[in-house]
Amino acid sequence: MRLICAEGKLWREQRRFAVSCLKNLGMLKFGGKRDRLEARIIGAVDESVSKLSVHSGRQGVDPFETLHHCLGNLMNRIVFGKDYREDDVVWKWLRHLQEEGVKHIGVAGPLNFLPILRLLPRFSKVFDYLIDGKRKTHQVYKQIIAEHRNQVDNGEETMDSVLAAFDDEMRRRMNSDDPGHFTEPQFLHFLADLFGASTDTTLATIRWFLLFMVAYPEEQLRIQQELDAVLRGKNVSLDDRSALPYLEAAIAETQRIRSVVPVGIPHGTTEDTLIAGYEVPKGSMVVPLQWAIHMNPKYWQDPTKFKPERFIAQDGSLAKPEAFLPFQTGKRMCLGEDLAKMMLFLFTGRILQRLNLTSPEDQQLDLTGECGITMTPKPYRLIFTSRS
Ligand code: HEM
Repeated sequence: MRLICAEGKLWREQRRFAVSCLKNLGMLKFGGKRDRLEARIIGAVDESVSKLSVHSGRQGVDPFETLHHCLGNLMNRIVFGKDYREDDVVWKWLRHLQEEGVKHIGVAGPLNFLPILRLLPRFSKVFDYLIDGKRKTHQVYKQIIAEHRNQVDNGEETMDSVLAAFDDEMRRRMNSDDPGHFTEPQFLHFLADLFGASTDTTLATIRWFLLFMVAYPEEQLRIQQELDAVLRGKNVSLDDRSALPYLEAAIAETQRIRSVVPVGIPHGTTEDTLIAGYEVPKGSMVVPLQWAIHMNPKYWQDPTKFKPERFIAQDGSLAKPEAFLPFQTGKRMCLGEDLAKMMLFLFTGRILQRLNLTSPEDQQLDLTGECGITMTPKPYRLIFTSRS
């Protein structure tokens, strides 16, 4: 079951379906659907900005909770067709579970190589926690699906979402001679994979971006100057992407210097092959080390320095170096790349357009991360001051 861990026919069918769902929901370059998705994202960004701008005190605030709620709720709308109040008990619990789950999956990583480790208490405890979390999350999803079906049966209006599309496809397939893998258990895994893969990665990238903006205030200023000169007071929108190459370059540089999926997702070889002179037999597990590529001095001069300039081509446009692979490459590469880029651009652009970011005086900035399945910044506080 699932999508991220699936193979063969199941994976091909479910991946194709996921991509078509996201396109239908607006993951496109232009058009009315794209505009509707943009409006959804802007709703979440504006909520974040207004919540963050309240925090201009000398102590500052960790933007994590606000961003987790706003971005998570945006993905709730896209994936489940539902949103929650920030203090909703179920939503608070789901957020907590995700935060802990992401750390624990990192601890459980060595089990991929040595399954016997699951017998050790440290690993068996984590394993049980993950299984229990999955079971409880699926209970919540079942309830959301039931609510959706009730609304449909009562002729009530529902939000466009991945959940609604999967449910429709399931009904359609049930009456055809090709049911495929559109089953109730796959439904739950599919929703979990899309929500999980999208929220944690995008949230971690935005948190790294804000932290680097404070660590490199001259870069923050340069982006704001670009925003002011190009937009002249108009709010950032997706149509401005090509006119704001420095903002795009700073996002790319954040994704390079802090790969949020530093160890990549393990893959398997489908035939015997030779990599850099090493014979790798068919059926081996291959782990693509993104961190090693993004920090390799062969491809990047001064790799430990935050330099958005390296993504600016000679003609001033955004450069696309070959060794830049935050979404990986090939058949299994991230299927949500375009949606992620829309969210990253609108969140970072609108936050910097409206707010100045500084660090409280008593805080020593720490740019090292914590590694679970994703690499996230350690907790930090920022002071957000309105620019108007
Ligand atoms: C900054 C944000 C994101 C980053 C850095 C990121 C990165 C990645 C990476 C490195 C992979 C593994 C690719 C491979 O194994 O070759 C992946 C897979 C995946 N991503 Fe993303 N991702 C992001 C956002 C999203 C979003 C917004 C969605 C969906 C809405 C998404 C859905 C997926 C799915 C479903 C897969 C599995 C694809 C497959 O196995 O065929 N991701 N992502």
